[in-house]
Order: sequence, then C-alpha cells, then structure tokens
Amino acid sequence: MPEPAPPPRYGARMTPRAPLPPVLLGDEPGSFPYSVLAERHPAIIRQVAEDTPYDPERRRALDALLEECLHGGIAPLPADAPDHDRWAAWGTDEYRGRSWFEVPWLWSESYFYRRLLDATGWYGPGPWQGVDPFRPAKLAELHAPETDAELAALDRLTGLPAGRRAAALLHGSLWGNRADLGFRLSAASGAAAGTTGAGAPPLVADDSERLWSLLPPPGTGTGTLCLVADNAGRELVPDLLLVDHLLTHGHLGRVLLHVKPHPYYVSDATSADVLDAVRRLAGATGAAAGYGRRLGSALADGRLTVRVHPFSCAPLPYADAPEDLRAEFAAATLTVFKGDLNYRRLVGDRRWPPTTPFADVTAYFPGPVAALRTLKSDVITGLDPATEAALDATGRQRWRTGGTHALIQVRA
Ligand SMILES: O=P(O)(O)OC[C@@]1(O)O[C@H](CO)[C@@H](O)[C@@H]1O
Repeated sequence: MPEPAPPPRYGARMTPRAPLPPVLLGDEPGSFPYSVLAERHPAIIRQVAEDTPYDPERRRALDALLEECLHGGIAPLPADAPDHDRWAAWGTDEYRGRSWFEVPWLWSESYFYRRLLDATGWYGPGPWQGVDPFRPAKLAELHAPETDAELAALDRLTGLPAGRRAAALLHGSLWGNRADLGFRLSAASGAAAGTTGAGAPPLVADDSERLWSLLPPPGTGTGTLCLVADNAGRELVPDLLLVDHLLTHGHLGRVLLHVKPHPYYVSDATSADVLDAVRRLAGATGAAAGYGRRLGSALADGRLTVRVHPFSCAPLPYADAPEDLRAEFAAATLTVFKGDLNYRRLVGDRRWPPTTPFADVTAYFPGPVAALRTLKSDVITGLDPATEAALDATGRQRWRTGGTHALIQVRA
C-alpha cells in the first residue's frame, strides 16, 4: 500500500477558537498522563513478558524498551520497518532523542504500543511475526464467566419491544467501554478506583435522542454507519450486538467497522478479535447464538465490513485524518467513535475547558458524528455548567479518569 501523504500536525483543521488550549504532555509528576508513562507502560511490559514465553532476545528487547521509556531518549523505528516513513512523518523525525515525558502524551502513548510490537517481534521476520502480545489477555476476558453472564442476559431482552431493546443495547455498548485491559491494570493498582459521587449523574451528557433521530427509521435499510471501534472482548461483543440490531431492524443497510490494523493499547480490537467475538457469540447458547449467526452472515455478504486504516493507530487527532478517511466519514449517515482514546483523538488531546461545546470541537468533522465513551482520561468537552459543578463538588477530579462516568455526545 502506498504511504499516505503526511497529515498536517495536531489539529490544523481545528479552528473552534484561537488560541487552542495546550496539548496534554506527560511531564507533570502526579498527573494522569505522567502515571500512564511512568507506571502503566512498565506494568504492560511486565504483563506481556509474563503472558508469553518469549525467547531471550525478545526479553532483552522488552527490557531495553522499558529503560528507554523511563530514562532514555525516543529512538526512531528500524530503517527497514514497513511503516518507518509514515512514523517519520508522524513525528519520530521531530521527537527523536527527546524524553518520552516531554512530547505530546497522545504521541508518546501511541508510539509506545508501536515500539512494543517491535520488541515482541510482531513485524518479523522470525517466529514471533504476527503473534499478538495481548492475545492471552484478550482471550481470557472473552472466555471469562462474566462474559457468559452477559451473553445469558440477552435472553431477557428478547421479549422487549424493539425500541427498548435498542436503548438497552446502546447502553451495553457504551458501558462496555469500561472493558479496557490497559485501564484495568491501573485500576488494579488503585489509580482508577472510585464511585460516582453523590449528586453527579453517571451519564454526564446524554444526546441519545439525537443519536436515534439521525438513524433512518426501522425498515428503510438505507443508512451507512461507520463504527470506529475500541476494545475487543467485552466491549466489542456489545458493539456487535448493537450493530446486529440496527441491521436486522433495517435502520441501516451497511456498517463499516473500523478496527486497528495491529495490536494496540492492549485490548484494542483487530480483525482477528472481530472473528473471535463473532465465533464466541455463535458458539453460545440462547439468543446470543442468533446474534452470532446473523453477524457471520452480515460479514459474509458485506453488510458488515471490517476496515483497518493505518490512521486508526496514528498518534494524531482525527482533525488530521487523511482525505480517503475523511471521504468515508463524509459519506456515512453517522460515524460513532467508541471509547476514551478515540474521544481524545476526536476532540483533540487538549486542556479544554469542560463547557467547550462538543459541536465546536468537532466542527471540522466531515459528517454527523457521535461519541460513546466512559471517562478514563482528563479530556472532556460539552458539559453544561451545572453538571461540571456537580462533578467538581464530589471533591476529587477522579470523575475524569475513574471510568465511573460516561457520555453520549452527538453533533449532527
Ligand atoms: O480508549 P479506551 O480503551 O476507552 O481507554 C484507553 C485508556 O485506558 O488508555 C488511555 C490512557 O492510557 C486513556 O485514553 C484511557 O484511560
């Protein structure tokens, strides 16, 4: 595939107000971005080394990456890496030699996952080529008893009127976003614990009525949905259930499911994960099996199409998306972005005042757009002042990062 032209950097198309607020960096000890670089990434390296019996050479590469991330300067990709030039344009030329903590946080996180793939041998040649370092964790989750319980609960939805079932499936997809294995590594160490807080609603913005109003009525079967997916397993399964509902009830004729072209952010979904999820559903009992069969048919006849665009793993905001991707979003009836990272990339990874209108920060987007996200990082827009006050009154800023709150935001 030819290399795409280098995109403009850091939201050049984004002009809601001047000047734009600062981009988040990872250099402030005690901040959430700093903790991700200093604690979450080392924990991920340790987990990857534990989960797979990599050989000594791979282990040395993992140790070297850990050392570089914490104490060294950013190294470029090997000269023969297939995406060397793409990453040079995306920032390795500019940032090489700098501390991982001093460059935009979105960039350093994204590059961390790219470098982890190098360390584990994903790009080969050699025996580890194409071996997903996160697969053991993803499979464990997909086959966990909690997943069985969630699939069994589908039987209770069967008797509901279609509208109520659709609402339940939308909320399942939204809250499924808590199933993010990188986040759980931090949650296990206490960084993401916490409760909703008295007086603060779990849904900090709810444009679900507007979202439904943008989809064609049932039975018409004409719309196209772009679903920019996030995590595999217990997030992707409810995403796929919603997709099946929208196709089966004729809201949509087609769904373009954007997943990652390679393993990323621990549990982000790849095409292999889509197949695992559909097989998991088809192999279950009760209503779940029907969803699995229908999704398999939709994949086979093209109503459900999996996309793996390189920009899905770019360290850049969606304001910098290349023209081919913009054209696909422009042609869709609606594009839905799932999850925290996609939200950061959609609105820009900046210190926005929380009441900055969502419509302003997504004004650059070429079509109707929605975000379904649980809150797991500092970036937030589109709050009304009363909601912001209620959240702040909980006394801690944990609502921003603890995964206890969620939002549905839409710009038509
Ligand atoms: O995108 P997701 O899966 O909802 O969340 C990704 C995440 O866990 O990773 C990033 C920090 O490393 C944050 O954007 C967020 O906390």
